[in-house]
Amino acid sequence: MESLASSGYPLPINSPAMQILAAVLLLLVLIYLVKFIYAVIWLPRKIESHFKKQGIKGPPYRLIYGNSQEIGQLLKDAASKSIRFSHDILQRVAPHYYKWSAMYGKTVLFWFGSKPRLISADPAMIKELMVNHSGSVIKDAFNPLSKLLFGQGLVGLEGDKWSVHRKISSQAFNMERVKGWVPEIVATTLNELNKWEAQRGGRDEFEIDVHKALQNLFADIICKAAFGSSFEEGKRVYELQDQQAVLALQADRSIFLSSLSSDREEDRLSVEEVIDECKTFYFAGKETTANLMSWTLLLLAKHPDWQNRAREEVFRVCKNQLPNSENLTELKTVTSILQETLRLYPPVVMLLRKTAKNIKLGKLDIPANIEFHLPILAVHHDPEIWGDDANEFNPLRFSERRKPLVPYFPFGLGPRSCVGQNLAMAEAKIVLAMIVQRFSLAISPSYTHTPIRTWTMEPQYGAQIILSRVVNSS
Ligand code: HEM
Repeated sequence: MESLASSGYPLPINSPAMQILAAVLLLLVLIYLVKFIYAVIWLPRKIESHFKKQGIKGPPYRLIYGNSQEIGQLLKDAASKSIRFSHDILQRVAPHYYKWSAMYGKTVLFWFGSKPRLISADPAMIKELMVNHSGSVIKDAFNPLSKLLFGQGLVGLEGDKWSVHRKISSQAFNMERVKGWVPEIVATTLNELNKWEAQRGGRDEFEIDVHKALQNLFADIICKAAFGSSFEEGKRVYELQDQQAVLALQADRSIFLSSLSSDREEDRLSVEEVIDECKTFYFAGKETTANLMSWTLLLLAKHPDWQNRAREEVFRVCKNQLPNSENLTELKTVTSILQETLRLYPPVVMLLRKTAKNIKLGKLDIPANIEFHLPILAVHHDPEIWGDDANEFNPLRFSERRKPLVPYFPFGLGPRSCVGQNLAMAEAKIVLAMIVQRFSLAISPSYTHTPIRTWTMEPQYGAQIILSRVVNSS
């Protein structure tokens, strides 16, 4: 005989089948509820108390949102105001850390949703985390958006794959190779400065937003080095998926790409891997270096005494000629100026790490899955490390050989430190030398001091500088 259910009639509410269904549903809801309470209430309380016992405190955990709403509000408020042009910028760039470190100390526990984060400007803790080779501290899983921008290159790789890519990339960026790129860097910079000269159009002085102009210049330089092509051509390597392989193969003439290939089978990257590394170098290399140069020009415009010292050195070392690779080590004042700029305005403001297992850090017990935020900016501005004049621009700090520069790490520390550091410093020295050789710099009245952290730290509304032509009387 046909059952009620199969005949299309609903089951009676008290039938055994309906009762089983209701019981299963109730069980599922209960399991979900228990999991929710465990993850959102019990675990955060347990972690909070675990750290409190070890002397680490922070803003109280708020259900579901953690402290993300407060961070959002603090960042929004900070970004809405400009500040006077001093170098005391922590409050604007990392207002949450500025507020909490004053209340809870150098290491603070806070919550992103129900996920615990430790933010620490303690140099000893940072050093231990960054030089940890045991695999118990990792870079956090790359978010999918970053993957699109960076590709699956060095920045986001872990384990054996990272080791192979790192070894090959380190060879590609060693100092001897970088010296070989100097003529290309000089030619690209000259091309850009000729555009500035054309913009001057015979006037004694003119205003330019150097921030915008430098983004294009450094994109061009990295494209020439990485793709062996111009900015416009190079952009297509990551824009046009279909043509990636073809363009990458065309780019075989690039000095950089040829150094990525190896005679040893195990050290060879596939075409796709080379493309990913090109994307990585493009994104990791252009904005960071362009921002370093924007801040350097702003600082020299603000500190004419240092601008004059830099210019005198450049004329002494390079005469009236274009810089060459031999000049790189001779430009000592220029180097100190760049180092001091990287201290006060590090393009990478914060590093991220995550514990993969329970670890011991000094005396602290740190559970697995704790994300660390390591604010380079806060360490670089700490008066306990740099003295009472920590917020002053003083390149003399770098003029003598210092003791181990652990509290100074604009390029990171340990095995994951910046692989493009030699290239970045060479580019910056050449571009700075060529600019001060031609132009004198002054801050424009339209400039507002608004450092902000996006991918990197940049001037929120540009870097408007008044340029006038330098005539070398020597
Ligand atoms: C002033 C310019 C630059 C600054 C301040 C800078 C800063 C940094 C920092 C702080 C890290 C470490 C990130 C971490 O530990 O999580 C890093 C890594 C990296 N940088 Fe740079 N960088 C600069 C220029 C460049 C250039 C020019 C390139 C390449 C052309 C480059 C490529 C990379 C790559 C591939 C990594 C990842 C290395 C790895 O994980 O093994 N950077 N950079």
